[in-house]
Amino acid sequence: MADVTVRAPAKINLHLEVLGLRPDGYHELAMVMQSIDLADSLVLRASADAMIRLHCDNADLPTDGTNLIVKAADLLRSRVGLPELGVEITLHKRIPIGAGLAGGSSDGAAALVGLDALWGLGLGTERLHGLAAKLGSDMPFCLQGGTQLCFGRGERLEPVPQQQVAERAVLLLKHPQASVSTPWAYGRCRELRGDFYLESETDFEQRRQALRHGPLLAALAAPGPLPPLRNDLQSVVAPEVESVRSGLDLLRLGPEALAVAMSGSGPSLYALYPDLAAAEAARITLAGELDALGFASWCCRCGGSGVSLVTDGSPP
Ligand SMILES: C[C@](O)(CO)[C@H](O)COP(=O)(O)OP(=O)(O)OC[C@H]1O[C@@H](n2ccc(N)nc2=O)[C@H](O)[C@@H]1O
Ligand SMILES: Nc1ncnc2c1ncn2[C@@H]1O[C@H](COP(=O)(O)OP(=O)(O)OP(=O)(O)O)[C@@H](O)[C@H]1O
Repeated sequence: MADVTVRAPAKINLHLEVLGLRPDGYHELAMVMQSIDLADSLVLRASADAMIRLHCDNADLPTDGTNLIVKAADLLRSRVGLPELGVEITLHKRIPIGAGLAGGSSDGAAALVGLDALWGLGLGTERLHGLAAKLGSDMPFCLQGGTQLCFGRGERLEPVPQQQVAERAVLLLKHPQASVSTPWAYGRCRELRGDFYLESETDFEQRRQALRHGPLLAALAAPGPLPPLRNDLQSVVAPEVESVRSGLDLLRLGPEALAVAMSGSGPSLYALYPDLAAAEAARITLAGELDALGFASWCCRCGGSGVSLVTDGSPP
């Protein structure tokens, strides 16, 4: 079997609304998520020794059973009842770790898709969706990608057709020393909200309808500015993480952006621009301040897809 190469794109959250607390301890969410073309890549090679081996070019990332790639491979192998299946995976890491960009989730989704192909399991995306949801709330989105409304824990997806999403690009910032625990961010949100949570499914559905038919999706369909973006975790994280505050201020005061927000539970921040050239021009304008504040930065297109097999022989 020839090697299988898979791309694992990152995501940003265009809307992140915490609706309430679920009986399972997770939060009921209403989100809009968008793939971007900053991506990790995985090269998978079948092995005959029933081992799952992972190598990564970023030494900061564990390659043991805590890695979502290894977790995905283990879960898939046990689900199909073939413990003798083995694989050697090489991960080329480009997405900053623990940044709010679902890099780990996307790698896990890429492992599911790549192993389904490598091991010839023929499960397909629907069956893989259920496995992804077990591995993490963001992982189902990472499988599908594009622009999606995400409800439930984040695993209930409603695609926004690509023709209803105008071209845009992002200038993405992350401070190398900053990190945010996602469980902490949700727990802190709960503390600050007190009992101001919606409780009934009727209330949840009313908020979902408001997002489906609200100003954000209407604005996404056409070029131009967006309404102020909502991320309920941003108001929790910003007071506690200086680089989130300084990054948001810098992006707001810099060249006019279509919108500025934190992604996911942070600490990455982004500004949306009409296209890649505008994002790159903004990065050049802000280069002095970005260096002075120690930010790493990326310019990426808002992409149209999630995890994808690389079949054109392009380098991983
Ligand atoms: C912040 C986001 O990235 C926004 O896209 C996601 O909500 C988090 O997605 P994720 O990292 O895949 O989250 P998981 O790995 O499933 O959960 C990590 C932790 O985040 C909290 N969590 C996550 C999702 C959710 N709907 N409610 C939660 O309270 C829980 O404490 C959970 O133990
Ligand atoms: N392949 C992987 N790549 C990156 N992180 C991984 C991976 N496997 C496991 N992890 C662990 O998962 C944690 C969260 O990873 P991930 O990159 O998905 O979070 P994130 O970027 O904060 O995204 P989000 O907040 O949207 O979940 C990391 O801090 C890391 O410890």
